[in-house]
Amino acid sequence: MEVVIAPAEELAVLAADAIETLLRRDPAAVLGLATGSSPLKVYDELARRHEQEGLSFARARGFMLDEYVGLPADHPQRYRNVIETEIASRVAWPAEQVHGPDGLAEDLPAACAAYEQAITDAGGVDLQILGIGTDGHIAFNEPGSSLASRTRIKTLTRQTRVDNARFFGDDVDQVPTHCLTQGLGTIMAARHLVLLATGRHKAEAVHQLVEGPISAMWPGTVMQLHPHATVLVDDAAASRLQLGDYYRQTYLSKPGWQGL
Ligand SMILES: N[C@@H]1[C@@H](O)[C@H](O)[C@@H](COP(=O)(O)O)O[C@@H]1O
Repeated sequence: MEVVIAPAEELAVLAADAIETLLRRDPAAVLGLATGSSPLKVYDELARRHEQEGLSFARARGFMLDEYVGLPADHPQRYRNVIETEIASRVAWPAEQVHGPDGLAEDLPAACAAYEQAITDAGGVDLQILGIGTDGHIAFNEPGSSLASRTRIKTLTRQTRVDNARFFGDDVDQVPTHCLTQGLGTIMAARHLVLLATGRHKAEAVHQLVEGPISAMWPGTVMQLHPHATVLVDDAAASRLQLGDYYRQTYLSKPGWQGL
């Protein structure tokens, strides 16, 4: 696991560099897309590169991590719409190449199975962008999630609903109670995991993720088992890392050509 501690703007550039390198090598690469505030600066940077430097998403494929159950198709907080607004529409990404679990399906388990199949049929995810919840969840895999789980329906914790109430007019009752989410096993099958976290409120989750024992109680810790996982954090999110100085030193002495 590589840990990079840097200002948020620099982290966004690093993540965008990794995505750009991938897309230049394989224009039809498969990207895993996260919602939440953590990846927004990365999406801004990708939109800038699309506009100013011709970075193309015309052949790229995208798979979202998760989706709320039951939000109306036109709800602005439906993750499919968030991804459309924050990244897809800004880089002229053809809508039929961006996929998400169907939180409005009548048969939700069948929709989850179909989603897993679609990821497999696409050849798997090349690079998965991730954020982390204050309770350590990745995607919507709440504490207690099976470390081998696949896409399925989950119940959101009270903490996650409180955290996400800011997107619903600060009214926690408006936040859906259920979601569909890629499982931890699904996420672990991606070839490169790139997690972003900023702010002191993420410090404990980041400490557990990087340095804690692997446990379903901190679902992100499963990433310690991934052969290519990158954790991009700012000073505040890194403030509880026991080996912070070592990660800083390691990154400073890393050759520039190496990339993430
Ligand atoms: N389902 C999303 C996650 O994919 C996200 O990583 C996390 C952190 O969100 P934020 O980046 O806004 O802190 O919580 C949300 O509930």
